[in-house]
Amino acid sequence: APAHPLWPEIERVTLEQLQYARLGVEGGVWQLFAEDGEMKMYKREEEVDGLAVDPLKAVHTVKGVTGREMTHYFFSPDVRFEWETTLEQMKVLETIADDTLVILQIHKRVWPASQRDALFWSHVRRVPNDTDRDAQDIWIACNHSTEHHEAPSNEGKMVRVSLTVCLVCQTSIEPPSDGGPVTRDHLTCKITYCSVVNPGGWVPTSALRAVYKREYPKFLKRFTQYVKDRCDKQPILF
Ligand SMILES: O=S(=O)(CCO)c1ccc(-c2ccc(C3CCCC3)c([C@@H]3C[C@@H]3c3ccccn3)c2)cc1
Repeated sequence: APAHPLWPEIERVTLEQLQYARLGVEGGVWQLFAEDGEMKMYKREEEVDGLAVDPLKAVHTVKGVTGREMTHYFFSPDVRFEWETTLEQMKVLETIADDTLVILQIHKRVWPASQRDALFWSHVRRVPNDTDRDAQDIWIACNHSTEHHEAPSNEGKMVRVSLTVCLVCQTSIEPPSDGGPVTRDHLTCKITYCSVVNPGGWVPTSALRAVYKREYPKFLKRFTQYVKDRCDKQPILF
């Protein structure tokens, strides 16, 4: 493994997030708050120091793409402005490896909150599926807040959110019965998106929960449609 000071944390958090995502929405602790076709969004209402930090878990099934393609476009900074509508600025502060970056994002002001930024490492990896032989490998992308010497400390200016986010994708292939080639019509990608965002500074709880309710479904719907459009008519990346 690459010798970078962040690497042990990246390894630990990525694998923890994988397990957390694979727990699904069992246990009755998750409250369904949005549904759109195959997409189901759940939340838990939690407060930290009086701030709403509601963990979110979304499950979705997308036809015609692979988990590698889905996590690739989620990870890639080059295309982020094409699907992330709440982004104002983004800077890759460090390229730790071709699958691991440190990113500073400035988000648009979301009334009534003041403007925020987010500083996090971003990692994408294939997790070999050691259980089910004929299943495809799992892909995970994970974003987790970090410190970085190159990020402004924002004295008195921008509020910094802290976040842990993961996108876990499992592809399945229903091969054509006539033994023909596998095309995108035979692909199904099961997605679990998890996020915990601490706003980092006071936002009225009811207003913040309204923002969550509006922004998260819009974000996941727009992102997954973006990937479908990008992959359409392109060679399949398994
Ligand atoms: O999955 S990602 O890594 C994709 C890369 O961008 C990611 C997702 C979400 C955020 C995020 C950052 C700030 C805020 C709030 C907190 C107080 C005021 C702004 C929110 C609120 C929840 C709402 C929200 C949800 C989805 C998209 C944008 N807005 C979300 C950041 C990164």
